[in-house]
Parts: sequence; structure tokens; C-alpha cells
Amino acid sequence: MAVYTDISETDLAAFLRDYDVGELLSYKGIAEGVENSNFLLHASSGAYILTLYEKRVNPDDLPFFLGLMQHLSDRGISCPLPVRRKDGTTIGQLAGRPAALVTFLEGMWMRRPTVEHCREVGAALAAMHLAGSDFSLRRANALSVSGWRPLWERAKPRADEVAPGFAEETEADLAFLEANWPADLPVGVIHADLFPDNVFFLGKRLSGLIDFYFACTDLLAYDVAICLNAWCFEKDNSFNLTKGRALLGGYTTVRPLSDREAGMLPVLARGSALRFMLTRLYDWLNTPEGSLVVKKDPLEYLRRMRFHRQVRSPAEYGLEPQGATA
Ligand SMILES: Nc1ncnc2c1ncn2[C@@H]1O[C@H](COP(=O)(O)OP(=O)(O)OP(=O)(O)O)[C@@H](O)[C@H]1O
Ligand SMILES: N[C@@H](CCO)C(=O)O
Repeated sequence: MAVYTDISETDLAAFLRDYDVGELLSYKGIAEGVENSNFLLHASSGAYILTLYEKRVNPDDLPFFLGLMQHLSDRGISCPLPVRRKDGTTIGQLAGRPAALVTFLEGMWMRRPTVEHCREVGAALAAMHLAGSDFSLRRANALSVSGWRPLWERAKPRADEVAPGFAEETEADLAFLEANWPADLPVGVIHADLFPDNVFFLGKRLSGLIDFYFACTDLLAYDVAICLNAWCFEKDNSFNLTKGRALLGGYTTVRPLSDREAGMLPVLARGSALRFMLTRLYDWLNTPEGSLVVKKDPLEYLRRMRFHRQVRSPAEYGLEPQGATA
């Protein structure tokens, strides 16, 4: 589920009076997603998504997230566009929560992405990186290397409940990543959670990117590594080289990776697998039984970490020679 906060029609109608969207025709909660409460809303001017930001979103970050969607949209990236209120602002209050209205994006996410979908997402990620290059706001990534150990310390005492040896194995990866994480790669706006459920398609064509609520300023190649993890592994946890080649091919056609970025892909991919393993592990151990939220499996990402540990060159992810520069 993702309706943590219920709203009454009266409160919603009052909230909408601050917008020029016309008359409210219908609204309903959206079950998907885990972070915020989302509603699909039809007004006489069109369809919108209403999001009520729940406790994991810091209200101080909202200008970054909403400003970024506006910025990217202005530069031709298909993503939700925040709707301005009559006073020109984009953030309101509803049912005691910060709330925003964004435009509805047509399409659906791919449960079983194909090689073509991987190519499209690679190209769209690169286009987003280029379009974000002149975005003026910055937001540090709380879930990059310096944020992993505090999260790990909270989960570690119970990690072996999930799988024997989990704690020892992760400890070694974390120590390796802390010692080898690059600091000298190109930085910019990254999506940081571009999983299949955050990318919409109409047929084979990508129709838009959603869910910018982990977006931040970090290494661009780290975003590529996140996508390799999220798009190019099969259900049996094997890496699909053809998908890797397509995703990286799609990306580098739009934004070539430097030799240094390419060379660091195994470390970045290992770090990205650790990052999602850690948040999943934390949620696995702390989400109450009987909660309606679907818990994601941390072991999927432990297995990806094992794969990345033995990768020696970016060619093993499918990166073709690009004639890149350092
Ligand atoms: N602009 C949009 N247009 C169409 N549908 C949308 C839009 N924004 C969100 N949705 C729908 O709402 C669902 C949840 O949105 P979103 O992924 O942003 O939620 P979330 O709670 O932040 O979830 P999570 O972080 O777990 O992915 C999406 O799967 C999609 O079905
Ligand atoms: N995409 C994340 C969850 C939401 O951010 C995961 O699969 O662990």
C-alpha cells in the first residue's frame, strides 16, 4: 500500500481551491509505492497525482525535488511537472502533511524489462544527467558511502537472522568500499532510484521517469551503476550481459563515460548493491509483521554484491570501447 494518510473530500476540495485545476471529479488512493501517500485525482482540467509526504521525506528537501522536476521538464525530460498554486508556490499542506500536485504521466512500468527497455532507460538516464547539469540547487546523498556504516550498525546485530554469515560478509564489503570509493568522478544531479517501477513505457518507447524523492547531487556514474543493478539482473540473480550492453550503449550514446568512470564501474556497482541491500535489510528487520507494505528482499542485493566483487573490468558489464577520454 501507499496510503498512510487518508484525506476527506472536504479537505481535498479546500486544498484544491489554492490551484487553478478546475472542479474535482474523482480521487482514489494508489496502492503502489512504499514511501509516500499517493492519490490519482481527476479534475475538470485533467488528471493529476497528489502526493502527501510521509515521515521519511524531509520537508526541507521538497524545494530540491519539485524544483528538479520543473527544471528537467523545462529541458524536455518527460517527468511529472509540479502544478503551481495560485500564489506561484508548489508545496501545500493537507491532512497535516506537506503535499504537492504533479501532472499525471501516461504509461506503465515494465515487470519484465527487455533489452530494448534497457537501452531506452540508459539513454534517458544520460539525457537526465545532461539536463540536470545547470540545476542550481544541491542536495547531499545521505545514502552514499558515508551514510552506509550508520545504517549498517543498526542492522548488523540481527543481520545473521536473515542469512548465516551475512554480517561478516557485509562487513568486508563495507570496509573495501570505504577504502576504495572514488572522489574524483564527474558529479551532478542523479535520480538515485531509477528502478523499473520508476520508469514508464508506452509500448517499447519510454514515456517518462517518476519518483525523484531520492534524487541528489552525487557521482553520475553511480546512477549508471544503480541502473545496472536494477535492470540487468534476471530473477535467478544472474547478470544479463546483453541487457548490460544495451543499457550502457544507450547511456554512452548520449553521454560517454570517461575512462576513469568506466574503470570504477565495478566498485560503484558493488557500492550500489550494498546501498539497496542495507535499506532493504533495515526495512526487513524493522517493518512490523502484518504491515501492508511489501518488504523487498535484501538477499537479492547480497547476491549482486557477490557478483560485483569478482568483476575485473567494465567490459564484463557490456561496456563497449567508446574512444573515451579521462
Ligand atoms: N506522475 C505520475 N503519473 C502517473 N502515475 C504516477 C505518477 N506518480 C506516481 N504515480 C503512480 O503512483 C505509484 C507510486 O508512486 P511513487 O513511486 O512516486 O511512490 P513512492 O511512495 O515514492 O514509492 P517508492 O519510493 O516505493 O517507489 C507509481 O507506481 C505510479 O503508479
Ligand atoms: N527501489 C528500492 C526501493 C524504493 O526506493 C528497492 O528496490 O530497494
